[in-house]
Amino acid sequence: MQRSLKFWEEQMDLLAQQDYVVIDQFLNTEHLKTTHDFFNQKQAEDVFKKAAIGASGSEKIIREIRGDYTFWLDKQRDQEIRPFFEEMDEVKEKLNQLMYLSLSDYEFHLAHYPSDSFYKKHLDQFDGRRNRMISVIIYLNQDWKTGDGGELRVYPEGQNTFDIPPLENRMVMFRSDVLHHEVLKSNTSRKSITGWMLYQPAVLPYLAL
Ligand SMILES: O=C(O)CCC(=O)C(=O)O
Ligand SMILES: [Fe+2]
Repeated sequence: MQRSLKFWEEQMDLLAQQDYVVIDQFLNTEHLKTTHDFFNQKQAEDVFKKAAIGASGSEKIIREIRGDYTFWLDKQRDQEIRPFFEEMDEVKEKLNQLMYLSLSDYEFHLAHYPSDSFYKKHLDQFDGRRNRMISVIIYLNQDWKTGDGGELRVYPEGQNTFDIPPLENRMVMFRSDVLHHEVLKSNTSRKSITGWMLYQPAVLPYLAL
């Protein structure tokens, strides 16, 4: 969806001021449907894997921290959701243009939180993963209602903590390095596409040896 420069300027201003921004009705109807179909197809194929945490962590420890299952996307392979990647190209471009970031890539996965699962308070940037600059989530929960749980709880610096309901087609974007957040226990099956806009240090690989 081509959005106006004014629209993006407003969103990026909010992101700069609050460290997060919420954009509802993010995908158009056709692309939303394609994304749902793709998610359902991948679930049917049973390709989701238990999500990990950093480099280490036993199964039990991971379960106490996060209970989601993920499927990593591949822009070349997953042609069915090409429009989704085109949207992300636009977001990356606007972040570079309006927030003066030097993002060179992104990575996304489908995420499924089965009933009773959650993701404890954390930061998306951590040792070993310092190139995650902006976290992006698009929720795919049709008919989400109060009581379903699975809200995204955010802890903005110097402001009150608050909860963002994971409504269908809502996009949330936040600074991966500073915004602590958690996924409250979901009382139902919770779906999203989650990813990160990446900064590749401008260092040639051979210089980093
Ligand atoms: O799905 C969400 O609302 C947040 C997910 C999250 O924090 C993560 O995958 O790092
Ligand atoms: Fe996170």
